[in-house]
Amino acid sequence: MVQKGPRPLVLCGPSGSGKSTLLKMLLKEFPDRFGFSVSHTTRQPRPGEKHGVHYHYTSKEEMQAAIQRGEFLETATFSGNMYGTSKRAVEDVRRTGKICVLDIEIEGVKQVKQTDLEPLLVFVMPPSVEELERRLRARNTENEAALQKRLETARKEIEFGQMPGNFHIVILNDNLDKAYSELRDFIAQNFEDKNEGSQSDVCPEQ
Ligand SMILES: Nc1ncnc2c1ncn2[C@@H]1O[C@H](COP(=O)(O)OP(=O)(O)OP(=O)(O)O)[C@@H](O)[C@H]1O
Repeated sequence: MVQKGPRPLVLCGPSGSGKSTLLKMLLKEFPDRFGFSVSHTTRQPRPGEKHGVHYHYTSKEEMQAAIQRGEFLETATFSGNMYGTSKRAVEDVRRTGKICVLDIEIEGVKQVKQTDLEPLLVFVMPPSVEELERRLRARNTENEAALQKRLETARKEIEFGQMPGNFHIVILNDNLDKAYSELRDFIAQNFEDKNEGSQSDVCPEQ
């Protein structure tokens, strides 16, 4: 069981919506306040990604065994790869006194809502699927098949993200500065003095 601390902040949104970009901006501006929960994944590292920093890279077999041992808070399979947040990853951040930030998929969001972490849930919304496609193509990190799979998943995720009650806030990322400013405002409203309190009922369980 992960011990209680500040409520974690969850960023969720379709691949290419801008979660990592917003997260990077947040960690850069407030390095002492927020800490990133390093997920596990079975996907290959992208150029520039570091083991233990961006992800803990692992094999399917090892990850399945760790899940069996109850070491994960949430896991999801996305585009053929497994992803997950270990209890240890959240605990490592909590121990530093920082607010733990999780970058997870919808299936993972559903699972962390069932824990006693009481996360604050942010959905990052792309302006459109067409724009998402443009950004993913420009990022150039996926092959065509993987890209198509991401876009197909994105349509379902956008639907879920917009459904009332699923997230505490939906941030439209049509302009990065505007989206970041909305994220900052949301954090200011929810983490100033309120973070130790009880969970609001704006985001009921599934
Ligand atoms: N508002 C924006 N306008 C234009 N481009 C953007 C905007 N926000 C992010 N991008 C660009 O879109 C691409 C995807 O963003 P990012 O990598 O942050 O997405 P992500 O949601 O973290 O995706 P994944 O889940 O696949 O890691 C990046 O190249 C980023 O620079």
